[in-house]
Amino acid sequence: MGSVLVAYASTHGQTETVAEYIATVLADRGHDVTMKRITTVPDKTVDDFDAVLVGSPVIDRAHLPAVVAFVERNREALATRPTAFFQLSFAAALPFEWARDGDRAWVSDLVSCTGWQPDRVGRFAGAVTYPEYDRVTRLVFKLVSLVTTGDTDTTRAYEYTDWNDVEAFATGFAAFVAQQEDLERVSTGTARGFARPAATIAFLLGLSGLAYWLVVTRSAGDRSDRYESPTRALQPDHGPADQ
Ligand SMILES: Cc1cc2nc3c(=O)[nH]c(=O)nc-3n(C[C@H](O)[C@H](O)[C@H](O)COP(=O)(O)O)c2cc1C
Repeated sequence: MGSVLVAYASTHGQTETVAEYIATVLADRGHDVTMKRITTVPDKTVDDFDAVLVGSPVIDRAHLPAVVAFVERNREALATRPTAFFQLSFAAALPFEWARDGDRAWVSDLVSCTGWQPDRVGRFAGAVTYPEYDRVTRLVFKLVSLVTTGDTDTTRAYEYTDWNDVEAFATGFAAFVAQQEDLERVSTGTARGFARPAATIAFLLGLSGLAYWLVVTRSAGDRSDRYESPTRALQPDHGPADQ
């Protein structure tokens, strides 16, 4: 199975928890998983992995700048291996079409601004962790929750993540990575399988060419040595004929 990098950013821990869950599912399916905060991933690291997952929360209607910068920096390497993106948002927890449209649009924005098209996308509901928020954020979420979820108790956190969704996303990507590896193994194996007979045929053709050259050109040379041309034979072998 392949090596998989899970690179994520998280402001209050829920994206990290989801990244950990995804990493566990991938590892359970035999992949060699490395989890890293996206800000700690050194340049060129993506080249060392067979597949990459990137995760970000939506904060103030956008993904975290470190995630966008990582994708832009590694666009080429990401384009040449199986990749997936997952995002967490409050919008994904809401049962409204406008919220779903907004949630989809954030992914589209990332794709259009970075040019990276992940093979798989997961959009998950995040969490509202009131006790960890500053006063303004707490108030904003309380007001928004008042007209949406109704979850306004600011002394506690609310988790909206559907773990079945996360599991389905992770198992889907695990299978996709395994499938891509099988395809690559078959194509390189096929190339190797063809290489030996092709080399043998080339060698035999080369030998045939050599044999042809030896037999045909040598015997033509022998003939010209051994037999005189008929016209030469008719000519008198002394003096010019018409003198
Ligand atoms: C300051 C702040 C701004 C947020 N802005 C948005 C937003 O614009 N849209 C949205 O759907 N969710 C928004 N959220 C909700 C987060 O996406 C959600 O809480 C997510 O679970 C955070 O993930 P994290 O714990 O990994 O940081 C915001 C949360 C915070 C704290």
